[in-house]
Amino acid sequence: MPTMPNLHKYRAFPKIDLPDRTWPTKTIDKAPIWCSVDLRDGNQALIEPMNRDRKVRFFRHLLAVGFKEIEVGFPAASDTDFDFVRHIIENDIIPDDVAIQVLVQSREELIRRTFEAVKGAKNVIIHFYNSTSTVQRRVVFGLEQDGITRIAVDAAKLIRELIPTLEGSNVRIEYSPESFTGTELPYARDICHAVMDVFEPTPENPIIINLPATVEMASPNYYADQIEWMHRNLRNRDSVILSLHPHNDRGTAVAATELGVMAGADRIEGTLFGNGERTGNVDLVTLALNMFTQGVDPALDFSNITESIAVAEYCNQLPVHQRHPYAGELAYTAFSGSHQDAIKKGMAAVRQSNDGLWEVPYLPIDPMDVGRAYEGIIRVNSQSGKGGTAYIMENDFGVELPRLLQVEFSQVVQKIADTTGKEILPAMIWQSFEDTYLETTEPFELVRYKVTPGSGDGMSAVEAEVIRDGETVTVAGEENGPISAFFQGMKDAFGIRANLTDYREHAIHASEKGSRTRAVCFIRLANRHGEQRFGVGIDENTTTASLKAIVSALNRLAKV
Ligand SMILES: CC(=O)SCCNC(=O)CCNC(=O)[C@H](O)C(C)(C)COP(=O)(O)OP(=O)(O)OC[C@H]1O[C@@H](n2cnc3c(N)ncnc32)[C@H](O)[C@@H]1OP(=O)(O)O
Ligand SMILES: CC(C)C(=O)C(=O)O
Repeated sequence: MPTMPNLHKYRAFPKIDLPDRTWPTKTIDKAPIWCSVDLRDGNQALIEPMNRDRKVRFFRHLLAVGFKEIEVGFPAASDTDFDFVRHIIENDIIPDDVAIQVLVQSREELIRRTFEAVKGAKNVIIHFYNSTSTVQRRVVFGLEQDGITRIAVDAAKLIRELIPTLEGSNVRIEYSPESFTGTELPYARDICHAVMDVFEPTPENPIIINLPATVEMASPNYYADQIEWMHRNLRNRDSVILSLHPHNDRGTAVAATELGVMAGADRIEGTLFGNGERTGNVDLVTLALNMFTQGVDPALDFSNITESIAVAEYCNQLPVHQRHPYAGELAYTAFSGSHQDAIKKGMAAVRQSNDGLWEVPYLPIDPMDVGRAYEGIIRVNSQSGKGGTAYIMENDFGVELPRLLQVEFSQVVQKIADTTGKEILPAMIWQSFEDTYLETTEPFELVRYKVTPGSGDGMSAVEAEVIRDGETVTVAGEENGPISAFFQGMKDAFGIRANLTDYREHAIHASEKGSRTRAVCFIRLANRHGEQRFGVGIDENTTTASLKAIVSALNRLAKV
């Protein structure tokens, strides 16, 4: 049996002893405190880190979306980061109700430089960190727990000493035991306590304790257990804002974060669309819109998702995937027949319902709520069915195909899709509708007609000029309406034996592009063998549309 090589190199993540865990029964009913780390963790993972202009553009967008805490960089890392922080402070770009956050390692010279960078900021969060995991202690720092704790405490003391240099600023502190998910829980708690001892946080002046899944190492329930354990075991819990900073190495950062919030976290750090180290930080757009789908106000505004994508793609120079939750170009698109059918019916039901609830199969939210149009919800290829083609005919061209015509026409479209193997764009669908139904001239072509009152009461007489196989023939009939009069005339003139089995018409309303209101008429005829075909006519004049539909149906029947 085939299997992966080198299985022996890996082992299961150790179980967490928390039998009375409470998070599984919790729900998220309010937004957490959000902190965007796009300009720091996102930025440090880019092929080309953002220049100042890109950072400013991103910063302004984060403000527009509603972030009140934004990690703006690692000012001690580079002049670009330092200058950007100075730029937004000196040019008054930071609103008074927004805190900028800056990251720094627990190293003296870097901390001093960081304090230089944030001078003059109204609200600032100094975020310092050091690695605490067993592996990093061993292979990176070569230190026991005491030594690692000393790094954190020394940094904390220096920061505390430097806070008065930021006179006039509202300074808050964040500490991250980096690589928390690989750290023994009692030690993670102890190092946080050691840092808290330095700052003496209070409920009025709480410290942010940020518990990163620097690398996502296990399934989301493990992270939730770790967070709940810390939530319960950190002392002075009311003086701590418990923050999450999940990465997405296993592809489950969103789930881990949601469970982490249920486990007691107050705050989330992440990025738009999940840019960040390796497989990314947790995606704040998905988290926020997940809340939105549950009727919970996410306290972030992604009602113009296209703008958020444009900014993220421009600044990160990375694309947002077409299948990205809520945002991807294909996030609201169905190609497959049964999905299209259900969406079409669901959309009609929502239009008719008064309760205002969004209940459309396969569409978790109304695309309009994130500023997307209904265009493109349904796209047609060989996986599609009649519902998809009918939806496009109705939504793009205003033509509501009768059900049996949907079946008939979808076979035409299916054939093209199978032959080309490609998507059939709305313009191609319309072209094939025209070719199949509207522009049929063989064997019959209607040249002109005249309707006059018939000899009897309520009777109409029609005289029409029809070309059949290149020869012009005059057709005349008298019946109780012009349509049946013309049909009778055709039958008499050409010896046709056929019955009309369906007739319907509706208006195609004037489009914004300036076309006039027209009528579309659908006529279904059966020949003497019971074979049936639709014909379609479109014209500004209802009678003309109907006569064209008869000719169209006869032409199609002639080819059976
Ligand atoms: C999980 C995260 O995302 S954490 C954030 C990571 N982000 C970044 O690193 C981006 C910005 N960083 C940088 O530009 C650079 O790393 C700088 C400017 C901060 C530092 O650069 P350098 O001084 O050249 O060193 P480098 O980053 O290689 O640091 C490694 C040294 O710092 C130590 N170190 C690393 N992290 C920390 C920390 N948080 N606290 C204290 N010491 C640390 C290492 O043990 C190592 O020490 P050694 O030289 O004695 O072996
Ligand atoms: C500095 C910390 C919060 C970090 O970026 C991480 O652990 O991923």
